Amino acid sequence: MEQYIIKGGNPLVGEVEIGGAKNAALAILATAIMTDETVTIENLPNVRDINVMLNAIEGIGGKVERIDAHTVKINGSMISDLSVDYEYIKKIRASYYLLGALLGKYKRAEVALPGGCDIGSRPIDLHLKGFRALGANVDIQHGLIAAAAEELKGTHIYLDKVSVGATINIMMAAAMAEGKTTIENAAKEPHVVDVANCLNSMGANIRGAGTDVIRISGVEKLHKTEYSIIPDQIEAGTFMFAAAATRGDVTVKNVIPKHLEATTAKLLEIGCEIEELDDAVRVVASKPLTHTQVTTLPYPGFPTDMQPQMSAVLAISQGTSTVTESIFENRFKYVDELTRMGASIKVESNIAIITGIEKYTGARVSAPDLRAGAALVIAGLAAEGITVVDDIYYIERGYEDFEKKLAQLGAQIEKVSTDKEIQKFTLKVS
Ligand SMILES: CC(=O)N[C@H]1[C@@H](OP(=O)(O)OP(=O)(O)OC[C@H]2O[C@@H](n3ccc(=O)[nH]c3=O)[C@H](O)[C@@H]2O)O[C@H](CO)[C@@H](O)[C@@H]1O
Ligand SMILES: C=C(OP(=O)(O)O)C(=O)O
Repeated sequence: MEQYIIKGGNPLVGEVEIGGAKNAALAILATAIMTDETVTIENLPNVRDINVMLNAIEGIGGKVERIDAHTVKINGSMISDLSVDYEYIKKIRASYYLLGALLGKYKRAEVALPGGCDIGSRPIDLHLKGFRALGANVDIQHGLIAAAAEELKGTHIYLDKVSVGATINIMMAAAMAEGKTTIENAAKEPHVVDVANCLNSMGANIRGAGTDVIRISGVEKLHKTEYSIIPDQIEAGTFMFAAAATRGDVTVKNVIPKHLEATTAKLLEIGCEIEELDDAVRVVASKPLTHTQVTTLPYPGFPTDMQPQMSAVLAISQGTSTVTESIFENRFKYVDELTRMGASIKVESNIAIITGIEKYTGARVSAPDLRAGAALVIAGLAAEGITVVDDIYYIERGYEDFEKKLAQLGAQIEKVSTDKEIQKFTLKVS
């Protein structure tokens, strides 16, 4: 099992390149199989979830040609199997996009119920409600979701809750339905817009993505495209919070600053200076940081995927902060781990009440999920002494070369897998 070992205390300084958005890329890989022509996808992050998705596409007969670490060509003309096994997708959430893609193209799909981070109960009733409204019969049996339709017919769908996954999934199926579909109370996340843009470049007719009403006119066929994924706002925000926690000066490059506005606003509130450039954001944390209140909300609100990283910074900011998690019911599992590093955090229902301490002290901790793992690394970077973060495979689901990018900014961090390597690192940094 691999771990990160970190000697904290170095301010992060310099520039870091942000990769493509994992959560946009996962959906866009699924859209690529909706045509029989070859789709080229660029700026793909080279992370575990993406590789799981590519294997699942190969598993059903799609052709995947890896051009380089960040580019693939996908051809879905030879798809022979409309059933996606649990084996491929148990580790990822976005496997559910194969349901929308296959149902749209072939009017039939069977996909195992999705995995992903254990951050709450995560039902998919809204996805299924959408498919049913489009005319599909949907059944869950033996852990498989089976959806089939004679034909899909455009309709009016109101989502009872704002859901990124349901919005994208329904949009994909409706793109190849007969007639017009309207999705109301749609999610407005940048990756919803990215998937709509990709589908439109394949010949779909989708309007309004990025607002809460999406209108889709179904088309019979989609065609080839070359599409480049948008930058990952969550990876970018993670480095911005790491800069803040270590009192550093970091420029995150290759970002869309508008997508980072909620993060930027909170960093300004706690006392960081922010400089926005065309495709970069610089975070300078030269003054003592102070408390604030934050509530996670659908975009353009503060992202739930950034909540643990923000808490890691607030735990070493002066005063009492509150962090309210309004999207998932179990996204505070990192709190016990931060407590082991000295944090003073009390969780009451969906609110974390954080009393700022002066400093973390290094400890051995375990990543309970992807973003919580990133938060523990941030804490380790700011801590006095050595921190070992176990279970980093969660972190590798969504961060490419995390330790290398941090080391380039001056962090003392290594990926290790044996006690001997831990001892060697400890000797080197002491
Ligand atoms: C692979 C991917 O892109 N994952 C992201 C996606 O997850 P995911 O698509 O699972 O999250 P949703 O936006 O769907 O979930 C939002 C809320 O709606 C609820 N809900 C959702 C679907 C449904 O059918 N019924 C229902 O009740 C969920 O339990 C949650 O409370 O968006 C989340 C919210 O931005 C992010 O944290 C995840 O990183
Ligand atoms: C929670 C996340 O991913 P998933 O929905 O795939 O579990 C995430 O990206 O933070």
